Amino acid sequence: MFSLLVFMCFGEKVDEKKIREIESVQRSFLLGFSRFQILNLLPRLISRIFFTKKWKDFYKLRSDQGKVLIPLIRSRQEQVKKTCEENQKSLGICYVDSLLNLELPDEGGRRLTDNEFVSLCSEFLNTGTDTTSTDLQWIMANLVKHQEIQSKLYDEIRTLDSDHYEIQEENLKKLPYLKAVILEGLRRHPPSHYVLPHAVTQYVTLDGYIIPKEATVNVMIAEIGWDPKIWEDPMVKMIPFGAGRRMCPAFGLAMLHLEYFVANFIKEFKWTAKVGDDIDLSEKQEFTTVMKNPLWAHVSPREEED
Ligand code: HEM
Repeated sequence: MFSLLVFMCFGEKVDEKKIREIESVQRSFLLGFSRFQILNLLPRLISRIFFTKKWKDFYKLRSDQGKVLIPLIRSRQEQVKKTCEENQKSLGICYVDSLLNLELPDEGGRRLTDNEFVSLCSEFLNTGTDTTSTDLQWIMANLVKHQEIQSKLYDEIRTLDSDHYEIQEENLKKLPYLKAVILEGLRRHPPSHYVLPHAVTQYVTLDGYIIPKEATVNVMIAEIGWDPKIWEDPMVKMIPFGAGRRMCPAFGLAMLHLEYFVANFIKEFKWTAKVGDDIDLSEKQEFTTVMKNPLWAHVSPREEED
């Protein structure tokens, strides 16, 4: 999943060593997330006096990130410059291309700085990897645990009339049961149990509760999805990607990735539990809500059983 996101970000298929390097700086940044949050609490000048060591570590991490990400951004920039217009189609479009073309209208049309590039690419890689891979694991774990659902899904996949070795994007929309499986996975195990903290812009009264202006509100998406009392309209109550203006901008991409991987995993292999393993669905809080005991499955090619 991470390699795919790196490709989508920089438009380049980088080797395994480079992937590990990018992954390592990104992971350090992600793991430091809660440690550095405190740096936002006080005005910068005061915070620097109280948290000198934390600031030093933070800048070291940012500099390590820059050393790894900036050369990839520059390399893409050079590649686009060198490629004449008619050949640019073959290059495809990556996330960095859209950032390179960006002009900020409120700031005199200026371009992004290196620092901003690093932040945005870092956000793309981190928000896009753990979320989707966490849910992929939860969905596969449920398919291992509930063999009858896996069989029904495989039966649906077999109705596809296609010569392609793998299930292609255009065929995914012909699989409504697959979509239902993915949505149910997201309802039961949203990678984040809350949306990002939001602030109330004006005083409101909601369900008898007064919410003052600028109060921070955390919407509990997991609890909402699990509550049968508010499930008159499931499609409205299920919001694993948040809702409204700040909802996940990659909702369509994440659904595509989940549908694509689950469909192809199930088409090619039968997934069963290891002997004696009941598949534990307990949760553990990391950057996302992950499986406390990660999935270990026995995977066998479908041809063997057909
Ligand atoms: C199963 C996969 C995913 C889930 C469940 C998910 C869920 C969410 C949620 C709940 C939010 C907060 C929305 C809010 O505060 O109202 C969010 C924000 C965001 N997501 Fe995702 N996400 C997923 C995949 C991705 C991917 C693949 C990317 C990028 C490639 C991505 C990029 C972002 C970004 C940049 C934001 C912040 C948006 C903003 O602040 O306006 N997400 N996501």
